[in-house]
Amino acid sequence: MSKPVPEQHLNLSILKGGKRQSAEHIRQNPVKILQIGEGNFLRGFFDWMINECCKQENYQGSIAVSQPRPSGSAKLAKLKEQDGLYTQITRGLEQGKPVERSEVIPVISRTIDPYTEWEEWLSLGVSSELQVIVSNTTEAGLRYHPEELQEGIPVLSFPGKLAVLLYRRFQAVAGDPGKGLLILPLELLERNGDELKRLVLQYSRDWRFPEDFIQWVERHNRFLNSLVDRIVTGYPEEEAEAWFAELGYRDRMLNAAEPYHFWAIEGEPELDEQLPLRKSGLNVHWVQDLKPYQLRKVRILNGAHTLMTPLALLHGLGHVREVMEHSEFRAFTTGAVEQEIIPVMGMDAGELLHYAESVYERFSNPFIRHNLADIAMNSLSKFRVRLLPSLEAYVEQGKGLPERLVQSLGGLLRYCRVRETEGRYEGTTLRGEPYQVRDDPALLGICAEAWEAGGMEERLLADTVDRLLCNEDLWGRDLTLVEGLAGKVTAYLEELDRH
Ligand SMILES: NC(=O)c1ccc[n+]([C@@H]2O[C@H](COP(=O)([O-])OP(=O)(O)OC[C@H]3O[C@@H](n4cnc5c(N)ncnc54)[C@H](O)[C@@H]3O)[C@@H](O)[C@H]2O)c1
Ligand SMILES: O=P(O)(O)OC[C@@H](O)[C@@H](O)[C@H](O)[C@H](O)CO
Repeated sequence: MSKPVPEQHLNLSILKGGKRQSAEHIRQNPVKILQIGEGNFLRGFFDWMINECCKQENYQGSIAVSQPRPSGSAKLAKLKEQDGLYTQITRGLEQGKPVERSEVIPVISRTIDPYTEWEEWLSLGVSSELQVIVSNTTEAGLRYHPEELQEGIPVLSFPGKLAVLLYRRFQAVAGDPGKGLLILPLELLERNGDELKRLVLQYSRDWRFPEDFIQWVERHNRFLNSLVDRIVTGYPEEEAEAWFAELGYRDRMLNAAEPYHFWAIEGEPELDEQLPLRKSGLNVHWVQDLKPYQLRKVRILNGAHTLMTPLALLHGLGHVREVMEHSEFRAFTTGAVEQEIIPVMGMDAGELLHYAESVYERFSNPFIRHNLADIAMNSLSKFRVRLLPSLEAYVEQGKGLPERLVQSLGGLLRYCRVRETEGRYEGTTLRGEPYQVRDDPALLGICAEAWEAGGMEERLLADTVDRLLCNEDLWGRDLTLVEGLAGKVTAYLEELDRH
């Protein structure tokens, strides 16, 4: 007989015995880390790691979490209701053997909304216990949006908020060189640390913060570049009730991830003292040059995701494992990786192939459901960063046009055959089922306009493809200049809709 689904929600009071004691013990640690981002990834990766350090008594600190934009307040409120607790499920294959673990993560001792508690948020930055700032605000969060600084009014952007917080700290410590912070942005962006620092300095100059503050930021705060890797699929919608029955409580912040985790950070092993991640047995590496790790992951793992997603969704598939279990889609994905992506990367092909095989295994993880609809978010900019460089390198190396990458570009254009209604952009699958496309509205507007101009008609398809491929806002260059590309994409699109 299946277990009844409980009514009670996770919070400190429902934990019993040793679990309660250990959670209280960790939550009482001083706040040494300020986390900007309440998303699934940070909770399934960084917070889980800090918990590993705390459990092994290697770390005596806790985390204050705040959301990077006003719309994140609902999730933050849920965390607060649960005393910062949530359950992390880890499921997948470890050395070929299935593992499934769940544990309550108690490292978040405080939640703080910068949009309603601006002064309290800033005062966290002044705390002498604070050592680290960590963030993941997606690529969209690490951008410059000029704004005015007004006394008592919260700053909207994350880098802008950080600039004000650092300025407060600088004033409070009177520029003490020893009181700088370790700043670790985890956004999937090349040289993320350098980029965040650049943005903080840009806001500081806009707001005319003094030069000695700028020097203090430059010299005495460390913005580290790093690359993260773990598939965190978030709240397991379809299995949540079964999990609640198993756990004996309901958890609005339930989070699922694979066992695999990898973090390469550009920095020196001495930083272990502030973040004892390696000492706690985590797969974390201090490296001198991040580039090879970045290239390997973004081109192969993220590239494969971006490659398969629009086409698989158009064909009615729902998640990554389904793609890997579909013989044609699997062959399409592995063929693209092995014949069109790896050969043009200019790195050890054997090592890359080994990595690719581990990625296929992770994609086939029988225990997790990685929704293609989630991966599809911002597909246009992802294609530009994750796949276009492979396509261009293939052409530049005189190999002709890479068949599968071209098809995936065609699939993306077809996926973005959208119409706008009340700010929502909708497309239809090959079977005519509607779906919503979540991407930069400016880019989707370009797509909608181009398809609209062609009247969505097949005879005007070549013009539509030209109009889309020549748009530099979409691709950063005019892709109609790549010989034969527009023709091949058009032919593929005709074939796609015919079948
Ligand atoms: N989930 C994964 O498997 C995984 C793995 C590695 C890296 N990542 C990276 O982490 C990012 C977040 O993934 P997630 O799974 O936590 O997603 P999520 O939707 O759970 O969280 C997204 C976070 O980013 C914030 N955010 C979104 N748009 C923003 C904007 N315009 N400005 C400021 N903040 C914004 C949200 O408030 C939230 O805190 C992804 O973009 C990806 O690059 C994710
Ligand atoms: O998270 P995104 O939306 O940038 O990209 C989707 C996936 O490719 C990504 O989440 C991977 O699963 C992750 O990067 C693995 O470490």
